[in-house]
Amino acid sequence: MSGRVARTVLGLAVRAAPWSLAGVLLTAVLGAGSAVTAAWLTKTVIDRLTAGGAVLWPAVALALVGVAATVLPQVDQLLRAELAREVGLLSQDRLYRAVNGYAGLAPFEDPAHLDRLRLAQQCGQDTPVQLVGSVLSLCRAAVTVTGFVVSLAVISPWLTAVVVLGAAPALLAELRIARVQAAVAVRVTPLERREAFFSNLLGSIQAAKEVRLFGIGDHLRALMRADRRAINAIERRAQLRAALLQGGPALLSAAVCALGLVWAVQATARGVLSVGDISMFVAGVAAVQAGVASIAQSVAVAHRHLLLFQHYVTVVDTRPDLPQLEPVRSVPPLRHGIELRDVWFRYSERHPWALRGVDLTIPCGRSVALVGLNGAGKSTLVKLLCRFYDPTRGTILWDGVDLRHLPVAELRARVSAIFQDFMSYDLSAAQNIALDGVPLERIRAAARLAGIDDTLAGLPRGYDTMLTRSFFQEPETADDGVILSGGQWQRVALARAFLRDTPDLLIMDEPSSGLDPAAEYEIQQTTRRHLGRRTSLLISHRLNTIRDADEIAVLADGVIAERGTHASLLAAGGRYASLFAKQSAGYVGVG
Ligand SMILES: Nc1ncnc2c1ncn2[C@@H]1O[C@H](COP(=O)(O)OP(=O)(O)OP(=O)(O)O)[C@@H](O)[C@H]1O
Repeated sequence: MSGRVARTVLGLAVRAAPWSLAGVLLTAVLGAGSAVTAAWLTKTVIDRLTAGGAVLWPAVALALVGVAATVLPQVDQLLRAELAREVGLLSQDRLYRAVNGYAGLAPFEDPAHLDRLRLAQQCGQDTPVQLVGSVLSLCRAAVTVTGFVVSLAVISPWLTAVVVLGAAPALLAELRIARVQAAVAVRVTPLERREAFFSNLLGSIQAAKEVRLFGIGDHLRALMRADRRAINAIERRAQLRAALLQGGPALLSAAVCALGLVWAVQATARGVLSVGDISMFVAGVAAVQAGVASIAQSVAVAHRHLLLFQHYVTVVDTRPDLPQLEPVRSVPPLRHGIELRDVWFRYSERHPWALRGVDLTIPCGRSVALVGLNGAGKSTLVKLLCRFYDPTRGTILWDGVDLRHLPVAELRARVSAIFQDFMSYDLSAAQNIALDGVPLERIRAAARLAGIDDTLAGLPRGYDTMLTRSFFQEPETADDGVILSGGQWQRVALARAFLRDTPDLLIMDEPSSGLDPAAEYEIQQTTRRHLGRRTSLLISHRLNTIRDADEIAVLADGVIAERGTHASLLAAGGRYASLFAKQSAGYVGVG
């Protein structure tokens, strides 16, 4: 797996910014060579000075190496920043293409998956650049260390061996620390995700009313602080452990260095080494130790990032969450109808059954209404029809073909819906109805059907007005957006559903819950006209809005308990009749 992970990381860097990557590599090679060159030139200058030789060219060369050593880190920094930007862009794009590819909703309801996604977001941005950085540091350190090891070996082979071996425990310690840090990142992710949730609640308009009215801000802040404290505690423990692991090897290394220095000074005093040798020796021991420590750290950083990047690879490579059954059939226009045959469903094995054997037919060109108490499973059934989940048992048939044989995108292109929990986007009015370049005239026609065209056209910037006050229209103009009322938002959502003007199935889950009675009546008439002989599934708690449906089905205890027309169900005197009587009594009471 780690080979594949490493290939993916480097592939990302190569694809995203090949020139910056090449530049970073080149500066690394030049930088690595400069240290050892400088040390040799210094030794040459000192030796020639003490022996009375010519020093001009070595001194000029030393000066040039010094200039290069000053400029190279800055060039390197610029190139790495560019590499980071481009890699961040590409990795984010790939990650969200994968996320967008989930056909169903289950991954978004799995905390483990959401943790992995957060880790993937973080390491998608960081890992490639960090990994390239550590590989380069490693190469640079390897070149430097090799240069100095060879140079030191000329002076004293046994001392060189001791210096190199003395630094080896640091490598093992760093690898251990890398594993600890990777485990820490995994442990803190759920806490960070929850912390972000609290921070969003405290900082966003959506929750601001309730937070203030119910005075829960301090409580939320305390919960957020508790999460941060827990994160800090985990990180503190890991840091202490790392310090302990690093302490021993660092002491060993320092002791070797000190002993070596004592030996070198005595050897120079005895005339065994030259004065130039001792400068080379001091530079060499320090560089070898620093180099080996840097190699250890680079290996450790690379190791940690590879461990974490597995999460990115896992998310990007996730297999389809809703498998397509063979043979794949294309989705023809609906001709006969949609049939749910003994459909059982629960959200997971840990959840209770939401549907327990639903049999229901929605004939082509007819309108079917679904009613039932809260939690009866109506919205669940809608989600199954859109194939956001597959039935746990039983089948849903589109003109006799199991939905699992149909390409999900083709199926959804034939369905339009207004969901109970419809979205309101922090975007312009036009974008709230259609995002993908639909001509304004079509958008306005849909808005007209939903009875919201006049309102939207009358906004300060018409259909370009932002329906939010969280963002400016354009940052430079600082134009304020507008806030629509709940019912107006519902009409915008209806317009979105009406835009797909020839859906084979139109689903409306509580389309009028936020509307005033006059608007409800008007929308009802429009919808009826718009629906025409279109196949539709209508869900509403307001029974007067569905009484004209061709068939009404009552969902109770996970099954279709009653079905018929409004009149036949009233005559039967069952659940529907009882619900209707209660609602009518409410209205009579109000009157
Ligand atoms: N994503 C989910 N994960 C787990 N359980 C869920 C999920 N969505 C709904 N449920 C459960 O499934 C059952 C049916 O919910 P559903 O939303 O389908 O009811 P409903 O008939 O649409 O209710 P309402 O009239 O209140 O909108 C409920 O018990 C609910 O708690």
